[in-house]
Amino acid sequence: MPALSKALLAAAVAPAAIGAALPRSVASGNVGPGMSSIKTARKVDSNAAGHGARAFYNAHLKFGATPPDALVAAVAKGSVVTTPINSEDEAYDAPVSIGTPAQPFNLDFDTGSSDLWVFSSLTPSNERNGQNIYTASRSSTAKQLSGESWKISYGDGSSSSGLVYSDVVTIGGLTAAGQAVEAASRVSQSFTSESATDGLVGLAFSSINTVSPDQQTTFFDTVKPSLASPVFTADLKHQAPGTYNFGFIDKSAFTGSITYTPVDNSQGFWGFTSTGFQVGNNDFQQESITGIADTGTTLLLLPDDVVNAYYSSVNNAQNDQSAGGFTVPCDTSLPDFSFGVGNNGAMITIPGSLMNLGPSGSGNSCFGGLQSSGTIGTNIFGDVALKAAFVVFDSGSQGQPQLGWASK
Ligand SMILES: O=C(c1ccc(-c2ccco2)nc1O)N(Cc1ccccn1)C1CC1
Repeated sequence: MPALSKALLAAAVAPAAIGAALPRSVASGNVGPGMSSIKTARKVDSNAAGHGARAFYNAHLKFGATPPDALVAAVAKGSVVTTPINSEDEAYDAPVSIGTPAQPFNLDFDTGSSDLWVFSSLTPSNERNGQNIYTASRSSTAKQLSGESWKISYGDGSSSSGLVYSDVVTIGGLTAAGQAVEAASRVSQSFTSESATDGLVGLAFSSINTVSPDQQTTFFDTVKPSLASPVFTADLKHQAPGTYNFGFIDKSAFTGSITYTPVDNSQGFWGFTSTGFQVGNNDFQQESITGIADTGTTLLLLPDDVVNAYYSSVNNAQNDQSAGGFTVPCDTSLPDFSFGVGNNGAMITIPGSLMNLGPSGSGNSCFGGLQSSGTIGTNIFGDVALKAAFVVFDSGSQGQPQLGWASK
C-alpha cells in the first residue's frame, strides 16, 4: 500500500475512533459493601460526526493529496445571505432555523456578543412588534436546561433576558444539534421596536456567554469541531445582500491577499490593534488603535484625535450634540477613510460615500459613520468599517486566534 494512502488511512482511522459519538454508558446495578459505582456518561456529541471526516480531509491536504469529492462534502461548511435591515445599513439579518419542525427567524449575527437569543412565547405581547417567536413546546427536539437563565446588557443601553433550551439550530445548511437557544422572557424597547429582527446570534468568544450557572457555547463554537477549517467570514455590503460563511474562505469574495493580525480575546471579543489611519489621500498617520471587530455595532467608533482629523477635512462638518455626534452637509462628497491592518502596510479603505449614514434627524445635516468611541472603553470597528472588507474570524487554525482583512 503506497505510503501516502497508508498515512491517509491512519489519519482517517484514529480520529474517527476518537471522535465517534460513543454510546451513553452509565454504570448501574447494585453496589455491594466496599464497592462504589461511578456513573460514566460520555455526552453523545452529535456534532462529533464531523471529527473523523475533518481529520481525514486535513490529512489529504497535509500530504498534498486532493480530498475525494465525497470527503469534501462530508466536512461541514455553511453559507448564509445577510441583508441590511434598513436604508442606513443599521444592522444586518440572516435566516436561521430552530427546532423540529423548523421555526424560521431573522437574526442579527453579532461578533460583539456571545448569546444566541430569540423572541419567544415567553416574551410578553406588549414587548413584541411582529417578530417571529420561538415556541419550545412546538419543537420535538427542544429540551429546557432547567435552572439555567440568561441576562445581557448591550453597550447601547439595550438588554434582554430569559430561560434556556437546547435545540437544533441550522444556519446556511450547517446544523448544530444541542445548541443553547436563549428564549427571551423580556426585551428592552429598542429590540421591541426593531420588528425586522427576531434576536441575535452571538459570534464573539463563548467566555462572555451570559447563561448562568452553566455558561454555554456560541453556534460557531458548537459546530467548530466539524468545520473543514475553524473559521467564519463576514462579507457585509452597503444596501445589498452579503454573506456569512462558516468553515471555509471563499477566494472569489475578495481582491488581493488577506492580511492577518493577532486577536486578543481576553475580554471575549475579537480584539485587534490597527496600525493607524489615513484621511483621503493625506499622509498615513501611524497610531496604534486597539479595538474590536463588531458586526453588531452600526458605526465606526474611534478615538477623538482620529475623529477630529477626519471631520476637520470636511467643510461645515460639526459636532452636533442635538444629533448625537458629528454631522455633515448631506450633499457633501466625503473623503475616504483608511485604517491599517497587520505589519505589512496593508490598509482597508472605506469610500467616502459610506461615511454618510443619511439624515441626522436634525436640520438638513447627515450623520457621520465615524463617531467618537469616547467613554466606551474600547474602539469599535462596526459595520461602517466591516462592509468595506472581507473579514476572516479565525479562531485558531494556527493556535492563536486571528483576524484576516482583505479589500473587495
Ligand atoms: O454592545 C456591546 C456589548 C455586547 C455584549 C456585551 C456583553 C456583556 C456580557 C456579555 O456580552 N456587552 C456589550 O457592551 N458592545 C458594543 C458597544 C456599542 C456601544 C457602546 C458600547 N459597546 C460591545 C462589543 C463592545
